[in-house]
Amino acid sequence: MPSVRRIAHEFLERQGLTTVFGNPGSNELPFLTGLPDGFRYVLGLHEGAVVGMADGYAQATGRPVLVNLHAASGSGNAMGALTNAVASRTPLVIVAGQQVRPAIGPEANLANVDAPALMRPLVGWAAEPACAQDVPRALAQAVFEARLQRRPAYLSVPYDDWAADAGENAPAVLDRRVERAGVPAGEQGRRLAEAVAGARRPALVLGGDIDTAGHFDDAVRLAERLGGPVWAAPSLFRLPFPNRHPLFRGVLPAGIEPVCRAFEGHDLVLVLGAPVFRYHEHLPGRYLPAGTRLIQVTEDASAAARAPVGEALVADPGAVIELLTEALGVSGEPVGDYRPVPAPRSAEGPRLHPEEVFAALRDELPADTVYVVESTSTASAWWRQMDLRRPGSYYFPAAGGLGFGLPGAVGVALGRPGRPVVGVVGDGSANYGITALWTAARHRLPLTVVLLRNGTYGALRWFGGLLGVPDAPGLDIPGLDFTRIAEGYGVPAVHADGVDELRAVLAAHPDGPRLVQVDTALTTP
Ligand SMILES: Cc1ncc(Cn2c(C)c(CCOP(=O)(O)OP(=O)(O)O)sc2=O)c(N)n1
Ligand SMILES: [Ca+2]
Repeated sequence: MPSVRRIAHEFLERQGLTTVFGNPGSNELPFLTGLPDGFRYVLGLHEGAVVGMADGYAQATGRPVLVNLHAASGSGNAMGALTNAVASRTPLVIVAGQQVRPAIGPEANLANVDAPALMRPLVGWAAEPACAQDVPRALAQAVFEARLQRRPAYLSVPYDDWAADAGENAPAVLDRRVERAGVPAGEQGRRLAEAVAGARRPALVLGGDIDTAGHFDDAVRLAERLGGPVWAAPSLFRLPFPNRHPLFRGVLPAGIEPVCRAFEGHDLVLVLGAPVFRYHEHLPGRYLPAGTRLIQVTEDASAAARAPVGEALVADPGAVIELLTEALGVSGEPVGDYRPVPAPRSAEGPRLHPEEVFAALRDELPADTVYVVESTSTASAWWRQMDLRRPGSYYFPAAGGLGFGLPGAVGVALGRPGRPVVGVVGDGSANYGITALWTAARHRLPLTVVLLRNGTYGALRWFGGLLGVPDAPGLDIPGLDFTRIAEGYGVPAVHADGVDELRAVLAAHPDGPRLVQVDTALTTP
């Protein structure tokens, strides 16, 4: 009979999970041996970088991705990066090594005590099979759970299971297919179309799921038929709509009261592919203005269940966009021109204003560039200067957990080799995933990293003011030189003094990874 390992490898191959992001320990080696041709192992030097890269790759390819981590210490290191993957609903399949079965109870070294419980708050499904013969089925369940829930799944496997005989039923798992249909049928669809068609002043709120699921252009068609304003949902991790489109009103502020204010005068707010809402700073108030009806459409049943206000339909937002676009017919009104970009603000003294940096990116890089951004005090500068008109153009850590930026950019560059990829990272954030630079060098990825050095945790300075605690300690990070750090990981780097030098560096096409550091002035988010 075939071994558990052989069935597991074959199942993963049939499901297309042949790129493995990992950092191995002894527990993992019996799974990793004998990987069939066609499998690719991408080594990260820290589990935070491993999960960040896998998250970027999975979002870029739109497929579940296999992650292999080392027992408790490796799984624990991955938790921070997992908060982002959970929030961006990324289907990661995490297989972690466990001590051999007889050694788990006595808690021998490298025993991952109660492994599923360690991860449960952060994954949609976690398990450790009760016997070796259940490993192939449990692995299949992990893949299907991740795909259906669009949430990481976690499987802990004792390392003596892999060589065990899989048993006569194990091959049955190889042919399994599990899918979800999400089109609202009959009455549900009719009721929704009626509500939207009957609205006097409808508004659209689009979540990152619209871009991850490939509905960016469909959303533009629907919006132009509705003719009302379009916002991106708060705490945005993917751009779902062209940010200079005449109907686009920007990213909703992440506070209850300002969101309510934005909806003033709209009798219907249709939220597609987002939770209601991922608020951040605590700005209390009414959730909705009087007379405003909110209808949320999401595949995420728990997001629908936990929303504090409005109606929700658990369905495929893409199918709903199609249904509504059909029902609304062709719009009469021309929507006007894309909004022009303003001249970038400049800063006092030698430092660049972030708007000057972003204007340089916009002007010097190809229009189809993909940006992976983790710079937390420059969001308003970013949206004021950028002109992103294509799907898959913008990634941001979905739960605000730092450490996604650099690894995510590496993962996206691996997953979308056809488009230029640029990481835009703050001098604080860069430290949480810095080891990904080594992987970028290893794979000679044509990745540009723009490092904004303002010598402080800028966003926290702003929050300190907002919370009335401007004197909190631990907010300054002077003296970091990422050109030397990058060189140490094998990535050529340069410090650009001034915007002309920055533009000249950006204008040169990269044939491998490069980092360009600029000193920037502190701005507010
Ligand atoms: C893993 C992790 N640790 C700490 C934080 C807290 N944090 C921190 C430390 C920020 C400062 C980031 O500094 P930066 O240099 O990357 O960007 P800005 O200077 O533009 O804010 S923003 C923020 O929420 C976090 N979000 N995630
Ligand atoms: Ca900073």
